[in-house]
Amino acid sequence: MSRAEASGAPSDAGPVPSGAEPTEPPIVRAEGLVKTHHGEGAPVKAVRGVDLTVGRGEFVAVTGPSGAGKSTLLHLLGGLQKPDSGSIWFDGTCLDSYGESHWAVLRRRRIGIVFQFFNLVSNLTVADNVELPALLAGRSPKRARADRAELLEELGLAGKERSMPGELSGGEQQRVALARALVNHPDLLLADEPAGSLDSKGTREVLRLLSRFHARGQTILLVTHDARMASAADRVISFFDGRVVDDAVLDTDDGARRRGTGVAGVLELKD
Ligand SMILES: Nc1ncnc2c1ncn2[C@@H]1O[C@H](COP(=O)(O)OP(=O)(O)OP(=O)(O)O)[C@@H](O)[C@H]1O
Repeated sequence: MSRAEASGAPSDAGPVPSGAEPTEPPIVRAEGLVKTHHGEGAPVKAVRGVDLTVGRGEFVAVTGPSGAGKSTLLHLLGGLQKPDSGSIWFDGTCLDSYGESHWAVLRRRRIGIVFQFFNLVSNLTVADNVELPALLAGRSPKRARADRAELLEELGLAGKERSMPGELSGGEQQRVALARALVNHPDLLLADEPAGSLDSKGTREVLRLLSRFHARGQTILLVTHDARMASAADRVISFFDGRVVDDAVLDTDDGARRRGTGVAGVLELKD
């Protein structure tokens, strides 16, 4: 069964012409995304026409000043908010017609998300927080337990299975959140300021873990205003006033290669 079939969604990929190499679609493609928030005051145009492609295995950081619209963009890509206009494709499947329940199934099976404030279920143990998404995705209890045990061991949390989230440090809670996000081996990990409420030791730890999972092929989209975190990625998208203003692939030798998808020139970003 293909991944598209596994997600319960029809694939848009047409037949492969004979003689042509089948090419894998990007994990995410977005075109013309627009989102305005209607809160208490005047409407806020948070995302103002964004085109974006994230390839399989990429580690992309979206960076920019506070209020630039980074989190809104991540929420749109994870289906947590609906764009006013524009389209999103996930692994070649257009999600325009997806409602909340369809998005929930897609997230459960193929998209892991970590947030700044962990969002663990406070009255469940560490073990249950990590096993729950595996069970909801249809894993057997035995397999969910085994996957949970392996991840917690890997994330340095062996022995904490019976702890409640409130008994853990911020860094430990974020590692549990990472385990929960990764337990179903998602095609895409979305991380929204995952070190935003951690001290420098916790920040280093999260950075190290993201880099380790990326080295094994995990596709990651990280939202951060922290330049040090962004530099762990292999591509940095600068976001300003709801738009992509720069998109650079980081080279280890000579700094950055521009992809040419943003406006010319690099903006000095203030935070
Ligand atoms: N639910 C909402 N209702 C009203 N306005 C919102 C909402 N969410 C975000 N905004 C506004 O939209 C703009 C973009 O917010 P967003 O959180 O996406 O930016 P950001 O770049 O992630 O900022 P930060 O780094 O401070 O989190 C801001 O002006 C914010 O106040």
